[in-house]
Amino acid sequence: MLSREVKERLREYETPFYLYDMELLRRTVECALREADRYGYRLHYAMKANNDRRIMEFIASCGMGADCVSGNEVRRAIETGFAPKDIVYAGVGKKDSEIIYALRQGIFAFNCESKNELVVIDALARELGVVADVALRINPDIDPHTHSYITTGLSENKFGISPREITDVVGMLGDLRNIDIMGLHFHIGSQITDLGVFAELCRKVNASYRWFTEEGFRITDVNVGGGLGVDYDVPEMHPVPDFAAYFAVFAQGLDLPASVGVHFELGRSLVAQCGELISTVLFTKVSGLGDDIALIDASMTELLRPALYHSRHAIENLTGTGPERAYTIGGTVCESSDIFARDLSLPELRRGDLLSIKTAGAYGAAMASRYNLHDLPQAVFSDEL
Ligand SMILES: Cc1ncc(COP(=O)(O)O)c(C=O)c1O
Ligand SMILES: N[C@@H](CCCC[NH3+])C(=O)O
Repeated sequence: MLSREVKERLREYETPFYLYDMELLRRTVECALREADRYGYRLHYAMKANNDRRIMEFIASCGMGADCVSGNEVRRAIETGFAPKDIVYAGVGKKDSEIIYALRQGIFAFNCESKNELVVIDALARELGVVADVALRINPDIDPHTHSYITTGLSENKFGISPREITDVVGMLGDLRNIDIMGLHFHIGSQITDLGVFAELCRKVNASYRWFTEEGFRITDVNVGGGLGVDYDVPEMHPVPDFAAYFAVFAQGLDLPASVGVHFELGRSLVAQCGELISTVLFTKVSGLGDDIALIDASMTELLRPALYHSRHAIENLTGTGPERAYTIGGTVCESSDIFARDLSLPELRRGDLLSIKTAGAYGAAMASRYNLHDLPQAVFSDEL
C-alpha cells in the first residue's frame, strides 16, 4: 500500500513508468537464498525476467549466479557484477558469435539444446583452444499446467533434447573432445503453481541422472530450471512466494548423491511482485454495447503479457475514491488485443487518475517494445522517492 505522500510524489514522473519496491525485492531474494541454503542449492537469477541494471546489481550483490539466454545477457550479467563462473547460458538458438563470447568469459555451463549445437560448441571451443563445460538440456515431456505459450518441457516444444535423440547424442560425444558433459538441465515452463508438477520433474531428473551415470558419464551438476509461479490475483496476500514449500518438494523428490550440485534458475518468483506499472487515465468513453471504457497511457508496449497470454494483473486506482464502476481498461496502441482488463470494478475513473498495474516486475519492462514509436518505460525505485 503506497502512502498518500508517495502517491503525490509519483505525479512528478512522466507516466507510464515502472515502480520497483526495493525493500520487497530484498525480502524476496533473501528468503529464496535462505530457503535454498537449507539444502545447499545454488540459485541463478533468470535475468530474462527483468534486466534492469539496479535490480541486477542488487541480486548479484546477494551472491546469486545468473541464467542467461543470449550473448548480450551474458555481457549484462558480467557488467552488473555476476561472476562468470556462476553464469549458465541456455537458449535454443545460440549464434556462433554469442558462443565464442561466452567461451571467452569462462562461464559455468552452456545448457545445450540439440545435437547440432553440441557439434558447433565443440568446434568453436577447439578453435579457441578451450574445453566447454556443457549441461545437456533434456526435454522430459511434462505438462506443467500453465499457459501453452510458456510451457517448455512437452515433447511438442522446441526446447531441449528429446529422448528420441539422446542415444544418438551420446553415441557422438566420444568424438567431441572440446566439450565436457558435466551436467543435466531441465526447465519445464513458467508460472507453475501446482507444486506436484515439480515432484514429477524430480522423478524424471532421477531417472535421467541414473541413465547417464550408467552410460559412464560423470555428472557433477543438475540444473532443474525455474518456473515457480506467483499470485497475480491477490498479490498483497503473497508478496513473497512460498520458497520453503518449493525447495522442500525438490529436497524430498530428488535422489542424487550429495556431491552433485543442484541448481535453480528463478526469474518471475524473484522479481514479479516488487514491480508495478504506473499509468495515467487519459479518457473514458462508452462502447457501442454500453460498456465503460477507460483508456490509459500504458499499453502492450510497456506490458505485453495481457495481450500475449490474456494474463490478468490486479489493477488499483491510486487516486480516485468515488463509487465503484465496471471498466474495460485499454491501452493506446492500435491493436484490439491491447486490453489490460474487462469488467473490472474500480472507484470511478477520471482523466488524470493514476493506476497501478500490479505484479509487473517480471516480463514487464524486459518485454517492452517501441511499437507505435513509444518510448521505453523508465524505472523509478522506492528508495529514491
Ligand atoms: C531456460 C529457462 N530457465 C529459467 C527460466 C525462468 O523461469 P521463471 O521466470 O518462470 O522462473 C526460463 C523462463 O521460463 C527459461 O526458459
Ligand atoms: N514471458 C513469459 C514467461 C516466459 C518465460 C521464459 N521462458 C511471461 O510473461 O509470463
